[in-house]
Amino acid sequence: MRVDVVSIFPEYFAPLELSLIGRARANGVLQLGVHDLRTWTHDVHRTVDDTPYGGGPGMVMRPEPWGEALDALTPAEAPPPRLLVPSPAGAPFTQAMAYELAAEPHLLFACGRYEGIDQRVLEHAATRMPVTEVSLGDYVLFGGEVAVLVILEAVTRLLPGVLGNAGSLDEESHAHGLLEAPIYTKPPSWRGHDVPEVLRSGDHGKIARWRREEGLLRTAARRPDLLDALPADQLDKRDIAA
Ligand SMILES: COC(=O)COc1cccc(COC(=O)c2cn[nH]c2)c1
Repeated sequence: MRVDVVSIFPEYFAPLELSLIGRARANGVLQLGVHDLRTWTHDVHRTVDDTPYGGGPGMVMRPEPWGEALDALTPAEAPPPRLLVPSPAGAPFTQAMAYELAAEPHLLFACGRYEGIDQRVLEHAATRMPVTEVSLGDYVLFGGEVAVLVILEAVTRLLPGVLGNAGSLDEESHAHGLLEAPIYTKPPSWRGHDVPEVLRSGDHGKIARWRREEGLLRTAARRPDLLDALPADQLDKRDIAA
């Protein structure tokens, strides 16, 4: 997968050299390009923002540098990238979207700053490529950079060969639309707290049932909204003890 990121703070992406994402790049699973938006400014002050039409606080990111940046990063001969713009006004980012993005050959991230990017940039881009404004949650950040780090981590870990034990993908929270059960390791007793007997029983059927039950109970207690989103056949409400 190729990923390009455009930002006025490209140094935000230095951490991507580290940890698993670093390994994904090393083994070629991920090709990452980070670009400074000011590359596509031509004035001596390398201006990327201006005052908002209609008045109001703050500044807006000018369309011209973004237009040239997206042109430069959308190769004419290859299939167009998918443009992702982190935004408080975006569609919720979910594990389902992470899987969707992990299947894309080329992602192009635009990091907004100030009050945001001139809307015409997205309108024009949408004539050439799929454009998705994506929200990480109902709060406001200074810019899209941190959101891109989160999205890239959620997506990269789904790519083949990035996670050591691929099995760990299908039991984690949100893998089946539920929260995962509590997990334990040695010692069997710690500060008076014991590991649930069933997990040490060796009865794998019983353990799987216990984990599903615990996952359902946790989901009902902490995220009832996820229960409502489950396909009916996946959940018999009677599964959850009253
Ligand atoms: C068209 O889209 C834009 O112009 C985006 O512009 C901005 C402006 C300020 C901050 C951000 C970063 O995203 C968030 O704050 C965010 C994402 N998820 N939850 C909060 C983006």
